[in-house]
Amino acid sequence: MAKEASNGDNHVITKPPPEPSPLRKAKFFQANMRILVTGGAGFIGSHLVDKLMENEKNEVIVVDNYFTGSKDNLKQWIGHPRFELIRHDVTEPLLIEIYHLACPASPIFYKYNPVKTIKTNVIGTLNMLGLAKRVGARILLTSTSEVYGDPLVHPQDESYWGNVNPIGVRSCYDEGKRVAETLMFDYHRQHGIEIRIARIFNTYGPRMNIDDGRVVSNFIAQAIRDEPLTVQLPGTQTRSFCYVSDMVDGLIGLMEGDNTGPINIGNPGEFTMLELAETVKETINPDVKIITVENTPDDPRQRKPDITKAKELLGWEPTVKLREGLPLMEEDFRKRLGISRKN
Ligand SMILES: NC(=O)c1ccc[n+]([C@@H]2O[C@H](COP(=O)([O-])OP(=O)(O)OC[C@H]3O[C@@H](n4cnc5c(N)ncnc54)[C@H](O)[C@@H]3O)[C@@H](O)[C@H]2O)c1
Ligand SMILES: O=C(O)[C@H]1O[C@H](OP(=O)(O)OP(=O)(O)OC[C@H]2O[C@@H](n3ccc(=O)[nH]c3=O)[C@H](O)[C@@H]2O)[C@H](O)[C@@H](O)[C@@H]1O
Repeated sequence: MAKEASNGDNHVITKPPPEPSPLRKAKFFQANMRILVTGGAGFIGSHLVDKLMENEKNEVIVVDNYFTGSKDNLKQWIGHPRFELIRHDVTEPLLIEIYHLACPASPIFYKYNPVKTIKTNVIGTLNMLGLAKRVGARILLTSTSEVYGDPLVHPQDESYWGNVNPIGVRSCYDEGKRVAETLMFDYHRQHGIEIRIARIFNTYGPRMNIDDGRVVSNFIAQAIRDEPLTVQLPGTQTRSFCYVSDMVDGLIGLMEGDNTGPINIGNPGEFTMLELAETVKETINPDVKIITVENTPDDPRQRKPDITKAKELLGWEPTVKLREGLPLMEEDFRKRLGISRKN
């Protein structure tokens, strides 16, 4: 049962959870053969590519430096979802770095198909580590502050082993990421794979799915649409929000440096969900209501990164404050929703 935070009126939130993107069922997401064709922009190579592309199970990656070949030979495939083109001279080693981000991140979506989520974390990471081993690539895993579960240590530093429910509704994600970290270190110790592990704390910014279900995107979309901001009970739980440009700088710094991690990447500015709602109300729509709604099981009660390691080892720290980041996200959401600011 949802209730009005300010005056105690009762509200029931009946809106169903959002559906995942229908594109996920598209054919090219099934187990296809990935085929690398070097010289694929040349005479024979481009005809080979045409033939390979006729088979819908094939995904083709062309590597070419266009010395005698041409992009024109491949123009019918550029932009095709089963086709990729890499400009590269094969006399140079094809050094590859893998940023392994693939995994639903919003609790609504990772709980939508928990078996798929844990498969994505475990089998997905295993497959990407297999690829890294075969091609000698460095691989970075985007792990999460959720490996600390409902933390008993505050703020969380990387030496904390966490307080995670192994059989709860969030376990597909947080235990999945913990296994992913284990796999990363096992491949590192056993096969010498160069690994990097970032433990990301709540990150927000433009391009988040509008109906993603995470708190910042929810509150901003609600404020723009004049809908009440849904603070999940008790509202005193805390999170620390990092703007996406800071996050990307941290991830690249980690990939390019010498430290395996795990390293916390996040903004230590900590807010209760009620404080976040008040801040969104103040910056985006002072007329909007704030209501409380039921929470979901195992919601962590507090979360704040200790970023000493990131500062010392990467020379990184966040620069964008919440009050600066929210309007940047608001602008993007208004554009996509087609709702301009009232004067
Ligand atoms: N944003 C955050 O606050 C946050 C915090 C901690 C960790 N992370 C991690 O960072 C990464 C990116 O998060 P995000 O916020 O951009 O989430 P997102 O959901 O916007 O992006 C995840 C992407 O992975 C793709 N994906 C999911 N399952 C896949 C699969 N089986 N195969 C291939 N692609 C798949 C999705 O389609 C999507 O494009 C995730 O690994 C997430 O766990 C994010
Ligand atoms: O940063 C992290 O490490 C993890 O954080 C998030 O998980 P969570 O913090 O639960 O994210 P939200 O769904 O945004 O919830 C944050 C808080 O806001 C509250 N909330 C959420 C949505 C809402 O409408 N209202 C609301 O009050 C939730 O109860 C929770 O306490 C991400 O979604 C995970 O992918 C990520 O790994």
